[in-house]
Amino acid sequence: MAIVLGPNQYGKAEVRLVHVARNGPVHQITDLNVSTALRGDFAAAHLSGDNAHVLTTDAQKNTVYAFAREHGIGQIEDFAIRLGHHFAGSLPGIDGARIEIEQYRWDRIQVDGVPHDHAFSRSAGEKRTTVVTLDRGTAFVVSGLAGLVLLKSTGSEFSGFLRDRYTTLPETTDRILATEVTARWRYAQSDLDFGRLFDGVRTALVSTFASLHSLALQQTLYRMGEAALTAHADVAEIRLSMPNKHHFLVDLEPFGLDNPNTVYYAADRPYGKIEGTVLRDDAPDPGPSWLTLPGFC
Ligand SMILES: O=c1[nH]c(=O)c2[nH]c(=O)[nH]c2[nH]1
Repeated sequence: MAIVLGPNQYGKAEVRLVHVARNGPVHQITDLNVSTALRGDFAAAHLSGDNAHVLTTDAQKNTVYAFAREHGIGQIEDFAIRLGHHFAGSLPGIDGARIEIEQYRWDRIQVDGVPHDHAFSRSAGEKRTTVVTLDRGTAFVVSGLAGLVLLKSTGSEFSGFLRDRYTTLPETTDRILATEVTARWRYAQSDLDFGRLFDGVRTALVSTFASLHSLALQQTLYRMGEAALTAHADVAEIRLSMPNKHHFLVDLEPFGLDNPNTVYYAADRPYGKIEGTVLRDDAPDPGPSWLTLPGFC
């Protein structure tokens, strides 16, 4: 029996980077959380403390800031691909990299209906994400979003489900449907108009949630994924995690009141957790795209 070193990677996690593009008086702000991870031959560092092939995590952090200054940022996928190629291509002993970026949304403040040049308000919660994996010169791009909270006050029912001795849930033909979408989708290639595609996938998800008459959150999830893939040939696969944010009708009978789908209790837990993948049957090989990405089936 021998004990050996298994898969490993290392990098700087959660480098907070804010970039202000000052092209004249109207500024653009990009607010990111960047994590880097390098893969390669780091056996000596782990086995004997020989750091000759270790690019410090401090240097990785510095590179993120320097690249923002030297090249700007643009779309987060393009920034991640640039960083990944740099780490995985230019240094000995490093043959792979994974760059993970979260982008926080800022909206330009309107003053008396006029967009302000340099003042912004942060839109709560929602993040745009990307994970770019560089593997022997090829970039695998998985983009997504998190914290997208959606609700419809009708147009959702849930009935006809399996019943056993513990089933008490009443069937309903009219309920609130609410969820907080986490989505990750894999692009079929890495040379794309990522900003346009992000907007397009987000629109497909949101508009399908709104317009589909839902028979179950599972059906809504599938149809949202299907709409994203139908609209965008460059999206090979999408994985969705959608908690069912239950809204229960409050029993007002003790007070002599009816409740015609008007007064609800918004429960925060427990919640149903509906997760699924929608993909093309001829999707290209994902390679290491999903490696180390937790939280999806
Ligand atoms: O859309 C739903 N899917 C379920 O699987 C489920 N289970 C449950 O209790 N309510 C719901 N709603």
